[in-house]
Amino acid sequence: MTAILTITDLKKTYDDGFKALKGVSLTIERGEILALLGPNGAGKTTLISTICGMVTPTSGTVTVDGHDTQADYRAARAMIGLVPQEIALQPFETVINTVRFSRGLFGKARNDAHIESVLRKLSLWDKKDTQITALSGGMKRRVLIAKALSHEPRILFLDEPTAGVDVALRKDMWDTVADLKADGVTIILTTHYIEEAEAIADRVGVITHGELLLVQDKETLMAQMGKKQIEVQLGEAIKAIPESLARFDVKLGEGGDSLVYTYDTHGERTGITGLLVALAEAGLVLRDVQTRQSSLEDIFVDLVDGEPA
Ligand SMILES: Nc1ncnc2c1ncn2[C@@H]1O[C@H](COP(=O)(O)OP(=O)(O)OP(=O)(O)O)[C@@H](O)[C@H]1O
Repeated sequence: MTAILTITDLKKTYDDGFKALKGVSLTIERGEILALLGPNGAGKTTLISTICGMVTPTSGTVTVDGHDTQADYRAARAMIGLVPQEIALQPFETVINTVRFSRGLFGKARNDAHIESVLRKLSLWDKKDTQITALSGGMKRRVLIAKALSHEPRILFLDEPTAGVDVALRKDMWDTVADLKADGVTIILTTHYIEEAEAIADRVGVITHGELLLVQDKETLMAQMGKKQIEVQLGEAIKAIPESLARFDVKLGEGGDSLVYTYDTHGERTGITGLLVALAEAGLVLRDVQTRQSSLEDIFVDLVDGEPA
């Protein structure tokens, strides 16, 4: 794979002195799906807007397929489709005219075959003559995607594509994204839904306070998620963990009446059986046993909480 987007030490300080991006560097490969996760105000929209040329960076560079977004703005922008967070469409315009008009804005010649193929792919073809105002919220979001694809971009930015969308439509949207990827479109999406990143991303980036904390292959993150904990409630509180349990990664819970054992679900052996035997041999009485999975959400919250403001 080769890089389609290269971001180098991108910084943005707004006029009021707020540092929204503090030096972001990132390379995105052709045809991949990258999910950017981050809390409100982390800088996701600023990053996307800077790449798309709507916000001027304070310093740093962005190149799209070799075109610098500042020196060679038009060529760079033509490669990009942007699906914004807010639904802003002309209510009384028809679907097909909305999408056609968008293509025209990029100075591209009319191409009805392309518009038809985009509308069909997004299951909007039978709604092509419907006015925007008569569409459901989910359909309007599809029109936003169709608009963004109207000028045949190679990179598509989706800024919170499924915010406020119901579960069925969200899955539908994920299928649409998978289809676009199959067509060779590179996709960068921001999301607050961690399960969305899990479902569709190849890589996950975590951004907070204007800094990219990590960018990692999703499978690797999933492996980190594989950590589980088992919590054993004891019949009676103990003061210290018995010597015979020293070989297990167990910690005594607050109050001394529980033990927490962390294990790796991807490991060949979890060690649970051995632990339970050792507990019985140590004469400990178990009142209850619970398991907990540390999710990508836990990892994300830990990462974000650990950051100084
Ligand atoms: N024009 C502006 N002037 C000053 N500060 C701004 C401006 N635009 C955004 N900000 C600030 O920059 C920070 C990053 O905002 P941004 O919209 O990029 O975050 P985000 O990660 O997209 O958040 P959300 O998840 O809420 O959409 C916020 O603290 C915001 O208040």
